[in-house]
This record gives sequence, C-alpha cells and structure tokens, in this order.
Amino acid sequence: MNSRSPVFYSADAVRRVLNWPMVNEAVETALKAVVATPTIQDDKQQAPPYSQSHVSQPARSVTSANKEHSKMLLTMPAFVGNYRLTSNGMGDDSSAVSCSTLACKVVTSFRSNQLLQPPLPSISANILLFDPGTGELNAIMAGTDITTWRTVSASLVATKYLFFRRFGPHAERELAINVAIVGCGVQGQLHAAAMCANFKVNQLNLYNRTESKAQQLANQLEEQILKADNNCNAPNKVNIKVCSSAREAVQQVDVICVATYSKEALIQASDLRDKRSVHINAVGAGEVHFGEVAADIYEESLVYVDCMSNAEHELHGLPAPIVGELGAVIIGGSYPTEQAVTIFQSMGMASEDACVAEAVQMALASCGK
Ligand SMILES: NC(=O)C1=CN([C@@H]2O[C@H](COP(=O)(O)OP(=O)(O)OC[C@H]3O[C@@H](n4cnc5c(N)ncnc54)[C@H](O)[C@@H]3O)[C@@H](O)[C@H]2O)C=CC1
Ligand SMILES: O=C(O)C1=NCCCC1
Repeated sequence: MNSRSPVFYSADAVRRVLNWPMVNEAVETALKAVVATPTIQDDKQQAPPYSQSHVSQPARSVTSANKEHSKMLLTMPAFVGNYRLTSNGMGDDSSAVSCSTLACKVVTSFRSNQLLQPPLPSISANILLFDPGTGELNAIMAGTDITTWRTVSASLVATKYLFFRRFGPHAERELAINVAIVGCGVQGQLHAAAMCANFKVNQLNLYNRTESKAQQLANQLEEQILKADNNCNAPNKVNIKVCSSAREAVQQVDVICVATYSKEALIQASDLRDKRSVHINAVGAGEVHFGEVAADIYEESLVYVDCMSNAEHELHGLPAPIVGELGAVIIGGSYPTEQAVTIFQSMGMASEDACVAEAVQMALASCGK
C-alpha cells in the first residue's frame, strides 16, 4: 500500500512557475532524448552527454467518446531516464540536476466544448508522476497549461533550429521575422504571444474562422505590448494585423503556426511567398494530423517530426517523406538550406510533458510551494 497520499499541484500553482527558459530547456531536452542513441562505432570517448539519457515512450492510446471521434481521451505514458535540467532553465552546468521521470498524461480533446455557454477549453489534462524507484504515485499535476506551453515551446524550438539556424548560429537573436498565426484558439493565442516574447517579430498576422476571436487576440497583445513599453522592457515594436483569410495571413511571412481542428487544408502552395524560405509549425490535430496544410505544400517541403516512432503510428498517408526528428537536427547541426520550405509536424510527446512536469515540480520545490 502507498505510504502517503499523492501531492496535488493545482493549475494556479503550475501557472505561477511556468516561464519560457524553463519550458524551452525541458522540451529541447525531451526532443533530444527521444533521438535514438547512436550506436555506430560506439566511440565512448566521443559519446555526447545526451546519449546517457533513455526514453521509453509507447504510442498513446486513444479512446473515442463518440462515433464522430470528436471527443477523445488519450493516455500518454513516458519514462525519461538520466537527463539533466538546470534550476533556471539557462542550461548552466553549475545548477544542473540529474533527473529520471516516470509519468503518464491523461488528456481529453473535446472540440465541441468551444460551443458550450460559457465555452470550456477543448483540451483538458492531468499528469500523473510516479516514483521511478518504487512505482508509487507521487503527484498529480494539472496538465492543461503544461500541454499548451510545451506544444508552443516545441514550435519555438523548431523555429529556432529549422528556420533561424539556416542563417547563422545566432540568427534567432539577430534576425527579425514576420509571423502568421492561423487559428486563434488556446494554442494560437499562446503561439502568438510566445513568438513575440522569444524572437524579434516585425509583423504578426492573425487569422481565425470567426474574425472577432482574432481581433480579441490582437487587442490583448496590443495591451501587453503597451504595458511592456511603459515598463521599458518591450522586446521590439510588433505590427499586428487581423486578416480575413488564411491566404492573406501567410502570404508574406517567414514563419507560419497553424493550430485548428480543420480537416480541410487552410493554406496552399500558391499562398506562400514566391521567394520561399518559409517554416511552418503544423500543430493542429483533428482526425488527421496533417489536414490543415495542403498536399502541394508538403510535396515541396522538408518535413520534420518530434518522434519518428510516433509518426509511424499516427501519420499514415502523410503526403511527403519525413526527413527526420527535430532532436537529431539540434544534436547534429545539419540545418535546412536558406530557401527551403520546412514543416515541423508536431504530434506532441509524453516525454515533453514528463520533462516539463519535472521542471515545474523543481521550481515549486525551490520556492517552497
Ligand atoms: N501537436 C500537439 O502537441 C498538440 C496539438 N493540439 C491541437 O491543436 C489544435 C488547436 O487546439 P486548441 O487551440 O486547444 O483548440 P481551440 O478549440 O482552443 O482552438 C481551435 C481554433 O481552431 C479554429 N477552428 C476549428 N475548426 C476549424 C476549421 N474547420 N477551420 C478553421 N478553423 C477552425 C477555431 O476557430 C478555434 O479558434 C487542435 O487540433 C488540437 O488537437 C493540441 C494540443 C497539443
Ligand atoms: O499531445 C497532446 O497532448 C495532444 N495532442 C493532440 C490532441 C490532444 C492532446
């Protein structure tokens, strides 16, 4: 019998400690850890530190709660063994702690929740954290915000390595970009704010099926930017535009984030700018993960995924071959060419949830909560 009751970490507690350096570090760690440890001529002397970690991440189970598969319960288990996190998310070795995490996220995706009065979020999650030594349940952590933050963070990491790094080793700090957000729901809203918080964004185009939602997001972002301006810590001036079509939003941009439930393609190759050099974070997951982006874009793109073994289960019929895992690009440094169209096909990984939940637990422990 379990000797003590599991701790419960509420959504408020989690929200208090979430920040981009911490989440980005945990997500980048998970993306690297899932990359199979290289075995080729296993030269122990040259083995990089990431090869010490170990991930077990079986395909998630999906339980439909209606015939249309629009109400789903997913279980997402993962073990991430022997990886390192720093206390401030800055990657400095002096504060790095060695971690092993055994976790299972239980998450529902009920897209009709948006139609309720008042609406509820479509995605709702909790993360179970187990003692990796005894298997006992140690904690239950509210996981809805972690799901949003770690998904957005995966898009940030993908943008850094698949887009910026084609232009040089510090391009993510130096180069200003134009960004389009297609779908201004929970994911789209945080993608918009995070792109502006983590990169130099000149132009931010917003498109949503119901235009008022895009307008509402524009107003919120303007307010945040104004506040940052008044506090003299504004990153840079962002020009925000609400667009009346996805085509208008994506036409002249460098980076596109698409996060809807659409089964039909929302963007086509003819919508992209002539001078290519475009990166797309394809986040939405209806019945088909890749429905939001037209086949003619996939056909001219280099497609990267978070996890190859999950892709084998979930990306049947993808209209292009997969080049590889994002983690392998981070580790190996083989970035796309400047003019490439790249797609990060984000499925979402249990190991990201596990590493972020561990980082959140560390942060809460360090501030005595
Ligand atoms: N890749 C990943 O790791 C994750 C992916 N997701 C996926 O991201 C997508 C968005 O999730 P949330 O922002 O939480 O949902 P949400 O319900 O908050 O927002 C969805 C947005 O998409 C728009 N939309 C829905 N159907 C559409 C259609 N047919 N055509 C055009 N626009 C449409 C709605 O207007 C809404 O603004 C979902 O597909 C969800 O499954 C969610 C979590 C993690
Ligand atoms: O990775 C996740 O978490 C989810 N992905 C697809 C939709 C539900 C949640």
